[in-house]
Amino acid sequence: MSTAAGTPATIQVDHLTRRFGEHVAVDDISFLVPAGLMTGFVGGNGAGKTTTMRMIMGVLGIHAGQVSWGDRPITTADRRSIGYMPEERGLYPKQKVAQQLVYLAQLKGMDAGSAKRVVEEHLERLGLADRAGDNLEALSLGNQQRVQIIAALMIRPAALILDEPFSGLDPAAVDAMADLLREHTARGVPVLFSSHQLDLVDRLCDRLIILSGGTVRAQGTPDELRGSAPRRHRLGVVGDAGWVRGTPGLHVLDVDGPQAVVELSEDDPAEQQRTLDALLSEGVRRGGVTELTPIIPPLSDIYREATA
Ligand SMILES: Nc1ncnc2c1ncn2[C@@H]1O[C@H](COP(=O)(O)OP(=O)(O)OP(=O)(O)O)[C@@H](O)[C@H]1O
Repeated sequence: MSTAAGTPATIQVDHLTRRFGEHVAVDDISFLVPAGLMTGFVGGNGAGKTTTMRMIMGVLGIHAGQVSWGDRPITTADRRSIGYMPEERGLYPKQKVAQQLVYLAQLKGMDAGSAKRVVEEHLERLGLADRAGDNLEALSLGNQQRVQIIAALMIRPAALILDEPFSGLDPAAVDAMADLLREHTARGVPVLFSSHQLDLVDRLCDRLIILSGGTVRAQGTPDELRGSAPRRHRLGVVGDAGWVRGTPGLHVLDVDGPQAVVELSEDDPAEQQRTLDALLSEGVRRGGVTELTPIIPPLSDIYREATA
């Protein structure tokens, strides 16, 4: 049986391509946005994130490749069931906050009573209950952003595609938003959100897609991406650590008195372990080892290396 419209399902992007004139903005990219997981979409300015999201949503034509919903090509009905926060936003500045949200919810098929209830609930959750009667333009930019988020989330979406949803939000709003998103993933909804805030992506997402120049440079869970990064260790010894420079199987990145930062140059885990054992015994032989700790790279390092 094929996946029903309006039921959360994995979104699959296969060999998607988009050109603008001669410029290939998105170049044969493939990835999954799995049901029930938060997927972070990162990449520098012009990497192709917005263009990809627009193609998923069908607001921009696809030049090659396809988007699937579960086990079949995505349809207009599927797209209608997705909560989408576009880069260009799109609410009305001169209309009252609650009024336009209720109107939008009704456009998406909710009856007036339910629309009013979900809007009130979401305004409360995002700390905007007292702004319900204000025109959107009277709110600060961060609060306008919260309203845009509500517009995407309030319709009990079957998926969420969010272009920079966290930009401009204060830490309390980020937390409220993250909690809301987790409630959606808990009922199986796939979430794809783009962001330039790597610390936030690291904290929130289950999976990550790194885009550069219109191509996918890396994808996986943050731990998988860290696992494929070079394995570095901090070494502390008694005396000067300069002797590590001659150790086979190691790149020495830094030596500062009794401290050194080293990178294992072999790929084979058994070889790596042998190198670490040799390093340890040589350190002990020379007077003692005070530290040999793996360095867990921050996501910003993984990102830099993937997009270099
Ligand atoms: N309508 C358009 N006409 C021409 N070129 C476009 C159009 N939309 C996007 N592009 C180009 O496609 C490339 C990808 O842009 P896109 O907006 O998808 O990047 P992005 O990753 O979302 O960047 P940012 O982080 O700055 O929002 C860029 O080189 C951009 O100039």
